Amino acid sequence: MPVRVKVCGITRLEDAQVAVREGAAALGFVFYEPSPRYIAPAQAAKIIESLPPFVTTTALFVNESADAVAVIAEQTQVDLLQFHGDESAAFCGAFDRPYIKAIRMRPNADLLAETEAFSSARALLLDAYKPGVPGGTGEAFNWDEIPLELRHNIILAGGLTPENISQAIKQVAPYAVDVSGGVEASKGVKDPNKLARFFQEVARAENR
Ligand SMILES: O=C(O)c1ccccc1N[C@@H]1O[C@H](COP(=O)(O)O)[C@@H](O)[C@H]1O
Repeated sequence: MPVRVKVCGITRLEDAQVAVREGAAALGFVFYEPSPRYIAPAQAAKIIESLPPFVTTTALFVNESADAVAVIAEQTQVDLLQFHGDESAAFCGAFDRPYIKAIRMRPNADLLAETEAFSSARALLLDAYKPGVPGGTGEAFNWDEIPLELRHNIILAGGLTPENISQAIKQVAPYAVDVSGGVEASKGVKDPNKLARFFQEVARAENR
C-alpha cells in the first residue's frame, strides 16, 4: 500500500494547492493560537471549500475546549480531528467526526497501552517529545522505539524532511507520514521546492 502524506500547518491557499498538486492525501490546519502556524477558522474554511474532492482535511487542536472544537469543526467542515495535547479518549470521541490522536514519544512511552486506550481513534500519530512544546518541534525521535506490530498502522510525524523521509519510510513502513516544518520556507509558509522534493523522495522510497 502506498504511504499517504499529510501536509500540516497550512495557512495559505497557494500552499494547499501546491501540496495537493504534489500528491498530498491530507492537509492539516492548526487551531492552536500560540503556534506560528495558527490559522483563523474562517480562513481555513475558505481554503477547504476550494479544494478538489478526495483530499482529507484535518483540524489540529491542543487541549482546546469541547465547545471550540465543535464550533470550529462545524465552521470549517473538516473531515477529521487531530488531538495533539493531553485529551482523553472520551473527549476525542465526543464529536461528530473521526479523530486521530497524537502521542508524543516520551522516554518509555507505552504505545501498546496507548493503542488500547485510543481504540476509537482512526490512527495514532507519533511525534517527537520535547518538554513544554506540544508539537511542531521539527525534531525526529528514534523510530526504532515503535513496536514492530504497530508500524503499519501509525502516522509517522516529527522532524520529517526531504532528507530523511526516504529512510523513515524504508525503516518504519508507516501507514502515513505527516510533515510540517520540514517543508517550510519560514514558519507557516510552505516552500514549493521542498514540497516537491519531499514527494519525490516518498516516491523514491517506494520505488515508484
Ligand atoms: O505545527 C505546530 O505549530 C504544532 C503546534 C502544536 C501541536 C502540533 C503542531 N504541529 C504538528 O506536529 C507534528 C510534527 O511537526 P514537524 O513536522 O516536526 O514540524 C505534525 O503533526 C504537525 O502538524
